[in-house]
Amino acid sequence: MANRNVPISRRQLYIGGEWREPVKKNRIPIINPATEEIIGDIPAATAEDVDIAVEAARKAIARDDWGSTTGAQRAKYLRAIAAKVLEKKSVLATLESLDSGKTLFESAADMDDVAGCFEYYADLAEALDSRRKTPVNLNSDSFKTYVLREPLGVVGLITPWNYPLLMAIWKVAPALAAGCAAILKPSELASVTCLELGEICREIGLPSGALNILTGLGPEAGGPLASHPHVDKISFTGSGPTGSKIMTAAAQLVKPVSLELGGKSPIVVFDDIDNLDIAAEWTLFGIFANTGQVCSATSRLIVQESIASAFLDRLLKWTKNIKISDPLEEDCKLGPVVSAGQYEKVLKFISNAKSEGATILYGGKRPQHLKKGYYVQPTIITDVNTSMEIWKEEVFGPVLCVKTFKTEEEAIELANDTKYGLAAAVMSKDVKRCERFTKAFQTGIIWINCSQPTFNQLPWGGKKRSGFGRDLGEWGLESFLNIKQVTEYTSAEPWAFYKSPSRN
Ligand SMILES: NC(=O)C1=CN([C@@H]2O[C@H](COP(=O)(O)OP(=O)(O)OC[C@H]3O[C@@H](n4cnc5c(N)ncnc54)[C@H](O)[C@@H]3O)[C@@H](O)[C@H]2O)C=CC1
Ligand SMILES: NCCCC(=O)O
Ligand code: NA
Repeated sequence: MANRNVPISRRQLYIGGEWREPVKKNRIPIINPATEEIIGDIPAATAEDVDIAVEAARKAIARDDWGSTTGAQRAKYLRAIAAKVLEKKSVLATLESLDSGKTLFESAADMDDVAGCFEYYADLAEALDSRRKTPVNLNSDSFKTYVLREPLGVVGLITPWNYPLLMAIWKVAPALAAGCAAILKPSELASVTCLELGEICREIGLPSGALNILTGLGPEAGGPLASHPHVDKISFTGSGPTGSKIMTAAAQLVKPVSLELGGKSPIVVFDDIDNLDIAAEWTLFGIFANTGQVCSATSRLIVQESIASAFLDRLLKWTKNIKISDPLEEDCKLGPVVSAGQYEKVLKFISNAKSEGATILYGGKRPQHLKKGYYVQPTIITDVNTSMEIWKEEVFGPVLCVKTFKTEEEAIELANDTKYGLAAAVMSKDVKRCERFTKAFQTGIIWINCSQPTFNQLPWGGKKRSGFGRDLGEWGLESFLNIKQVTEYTSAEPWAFYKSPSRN
C-alpha cells in the first residue's frame, strides 16, 4: 500500500500569484471516498473572490510580462510546469487518489498525461508565433490584409471531479499557450491537486494573475464566473444540467461557451472478431476504468446475438478478476466512486433498472469485503429495453447495460438511440463495416477495435446533448484565440463612393 500519510497542505485561493483567504473565510471539507473520512479542507470562494480574481487576470493581460509574451516565452512556463508535475508525480498521484478514489495506477498515469499535455501545448505555443499573423491575398491593388490570432482574453474554466487535475489541464494548458489569463474553478468534490498546481505556478514564477485557482461550490463560485461581465469565455466539462445553467448565464452577455457534457456511449461487438478476450478486455476497460466515471465510458454494450452468450460469459470471467480495494493498494483496478452522493445515485440507477424488469447479471451491490467507502461492484445488466432509464441516462459509475442485435442496421439504430453524442466504439475485423459505422455513428469520437484511448493531439468533444466545442489538439488552442482581420486601404486614390464636395 502506498503511503496514505502524504500531508494535505491547507491552501487558500490562488489569486494574482498569491495565496489569499476567501473573503467570507468559508471552507469545504475534503472527504476521502475510500474511508469516508474528512482529511482536510479547501477554501470556498464566492462572488467577491471571483471579482478579485477577474481583476487579477485582467491586470495580467494588461502587463507586458504576460500580455506581451510570445508563444515561445509562454512555452517556457508550460515546460517548467510540466517538469515540476513530473518531479512531484508521486505526491500528486497519491493526493489525487486520496481525494477522488481513483486507483493509484490511474492517478499516476493522469500525472504523466498532465505533464504531456503541458508539453504538447508548449509546442503549439511556439508554433503559434509563426501563425500569429497570416497575410491574406485579396487580389486587390487597393487593400492589404492580414489575419491575427490573438488571445481571447480572460477565460473561466469550470471542471469536474472524475479526472480532477487532468480535466483542468486540458483547458489550462491551451488557455495559457494562447496567452489568455485564466480562472480555474475545479470541482468541490476533488480540488486538492488543482490547488497544488497553484503552488507549482508560484514555484516556477508564472507571471501573477495568468492563472488563478478558485475552489468552491458550483453555484457560489462557478455561477458568478459564468455570469461575470469581464470574463470573455467559459469552457466547461461536467453534467448536462450544469452545462445548461452555464450556457443560460453566459447567453445573457453573449459570452462564448464550450461544453463537454458526457454521454451514454455505445460499444458494438460483431461476431467476426478473432479474439473474444481482446474484445472483452476493451469492453471492460470502456466501462470500468476510473470506476466508470468517464464522460466517454462505453456504457451500452450492443453485441451480436450469435456470440452474445459466449461473449457475456467471457466478460463475466474478466469482471470477476478485477481487484476492488482501497485505491492505494497495489494492483487495485476499481476504487470507490467519488462521493456519498454519487454512490447513492449509482445504486439507485441499479435498483431502478431492476424494478423496470432488467436482470442484474453481475454485481449491483457494495462489495462484501469493503465495509466502509463508496464502493460499488462492477455491474453488468441484461434484459434491457430501450425505454428503460438504464439504457437512456448517464450513470457515471461502473455499470454496463447490454443489448443484442441481429443485423448491422439494427446495431446502428441502437447505437444512435441516445440523446448524447460523445463517443462510440465498434469491434469488428471487417474494415468496410468499420468505415460504415464511422460514418453512421452520431458522435465526436469514434474508436475502432478499442475503447477510451485518449491522445493530446486529437480533438475531444461531442454533438447532440454531449455539448459542443473541442478540447485538446489544435482545436483546443483555437478555442482560446480571437481571430482578428486587419484591412488596410493602400491606394493613393480617393474611395469615390460619395460625390466629393470639392468638385461642386
Ligand atoms: N462530462 C463529465 O466529464 C462529467 C459528468 N458528470 C455528470 O454529472 C453528474 C453530477 O456530478 P456533479 O459533480 O454534480 O457535476 P456538475 O456538472 O454539477 O459539476 C461540474 C463543475 O461545475 C460546477 N458547477 C456546479 N453548478 C454550477 C453552476 N450553477 N454554475 C457554475 N458552475 C457550477 C461544479 O462546482 C464543478 O466544478 C455525475 O453523476 C455525472 O453524470 C460529472 C462530472 C464530469
Ligand atoms: N480519458 C479521459 C476521459 C475524459 C473525460 O471523462 O472527460
Ligand atoms: Na474528495
